[in-house]
Amino acid sequence: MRTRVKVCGITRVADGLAAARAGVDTIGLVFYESSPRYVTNSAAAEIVRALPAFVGVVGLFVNPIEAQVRETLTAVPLDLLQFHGDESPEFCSQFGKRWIKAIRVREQQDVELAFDRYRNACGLLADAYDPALYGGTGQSFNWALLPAARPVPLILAGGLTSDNVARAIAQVKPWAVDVSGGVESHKGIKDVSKITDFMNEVHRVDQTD
Ligand SMILES: O=C(O)c1ccccc1NCC(=O)[C@H](O)[C@H](O)COP(=O)(O)O
Repeated sequence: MRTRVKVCGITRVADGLAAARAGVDTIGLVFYESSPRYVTNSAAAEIVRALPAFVGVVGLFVNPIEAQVRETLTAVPLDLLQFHGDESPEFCSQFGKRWIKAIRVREQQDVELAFDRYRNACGLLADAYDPALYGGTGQSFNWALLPAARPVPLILAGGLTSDNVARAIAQVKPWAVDVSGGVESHKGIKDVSKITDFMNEVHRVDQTD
């Protein structure tokens, strides 16, 4: 099976285009002001305008108020919403958009409970737990905590790089992988050669399946 790839935390038109040319399936835009990868609605709209057809756009929020999500949806043509905080399933479902829910994994039960609680999501993104940060930590976690039974497609995130993504896919067999810091030269600035190396590794391991 082909593993889908999301590159999150795009902040510049050039990086969005580079990700598209490298064959990334979808980019992520971070609408969380505390993030070094935060983009305003107008910067995000410019990035999306420059993207070619068939590259998806995910808008990432952390504990937003409803009005923030609605304003962004009016300004930026997003394909999918990603909730990366403590949002309830009811909150995530109210926008008439497909959505994914991120969880920070400490133990296997975290994932099992989330699969049940967020069963209406179109993907569950498993990320590393950090007590101080909601995401984009560059840290990985113990992939053995991820159960084999997955009622919702699993997106693996957290500290992925071209050095470990093949091993991660071979072990976890996720629907998709999500990377941010592992394809950056500086926070918020993507590195084209790191994106290419990452994609090559994903393709390489997918061919061995
Ligand atoms: O990217 C951020 O700064 C961020 C801040 C707060 C919540 C989520 C954030 N990013 C979420 C992502 O989708 C990242 O791709 C994911 O956490 C993996 O990041 P990394 O470990 O750097 O690959």
